[in-house]
Amino acid sequence: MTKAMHNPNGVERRGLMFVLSSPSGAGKTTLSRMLVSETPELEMSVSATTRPMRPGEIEGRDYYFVDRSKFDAMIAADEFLEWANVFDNRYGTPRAAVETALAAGRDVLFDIDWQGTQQLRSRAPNDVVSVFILPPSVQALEHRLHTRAQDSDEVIRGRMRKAGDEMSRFDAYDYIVVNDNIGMAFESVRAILRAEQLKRARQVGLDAFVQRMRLELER
Ligand SMILES: Nc1nc2c(ncn2[C@@H]2O[C@H](COP(=O)(O)OP(=O)(O)O)[C@@H](O)[C@H]2O)c(=O)[nH]1
Ligand SMILES: Nc1ncnc2c1ncn2[C@@H]1O[C@H](COP(=O)(O)OP(=O)(O)O)[C@@H](O)[C@H]1O
Repeated sequence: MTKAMHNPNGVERRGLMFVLSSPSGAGKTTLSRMLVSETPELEMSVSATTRPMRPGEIEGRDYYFVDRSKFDAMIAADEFLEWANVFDNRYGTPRAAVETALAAGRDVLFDIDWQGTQQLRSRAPNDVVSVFILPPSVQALEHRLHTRAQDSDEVIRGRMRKAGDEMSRFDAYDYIVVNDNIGMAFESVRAILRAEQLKRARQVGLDAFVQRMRLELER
């Protein structure tokens, strides 16, 4: 699915699909923004959703906000790479932007739930790297949902009720990061991305790279 890109070290490699999931409020949006701003070759996949826009959210940056009939038309037109029902709303990853980014040799970051992660993994098992973010405690999770101050008390209660079920999905992920101190959590996520970029199987240009040096040595 992915084409090769050049690493700064000159070796071509395949782009990867980097997935961050967590129960609502554990910090995946914060970590995603930090990662994208510090990683030039990483592009965020912007999902479509039927949920209402929160204060401070921007159309096309945070989500494409669509109504249910538009969303269902996109499903019918096979415009989603994956989609799922989450908290009584629909969320989906538009296919075109992801395919364009990967074809241009960039890595793509996904903030999607466990159902979407499963769908991506079954489509591209070798290209998906998944990270699950856990909160340090239930108390911290609730506090974060309140301090974000973007959802009603009723919505927050609903998300807390579902947090246990969401958390139990950790065992389908490659890596688990507990987001207690944000700086440390960010360093962990960044280290995972870097290590995965350097996996031998992704560095498809290694043979050519080493061959060039061998020829030079033989001259
Ligand atoms: N499967 C899938 N899940 C998504 C997508 N976009 C967002 N989600 C998930 O939907 C859930 C709710 O997201 P959101 O309403 O932004 O709430 P938040 O998690 O509190 O920021 C989160 O678990 C997201 O990871 C998508 O395109 N596909
Ligand atoms: N390590 C952390 N310590 C304290 N607050 C945090 C931490 N990580 C995130 N937050 C805050 O918690 C709230 C929820 O984080 P957010 O990234 O929106 O979570 P999610 O996208 O997983 O729902 C936000 O107000 C964010 O600033």
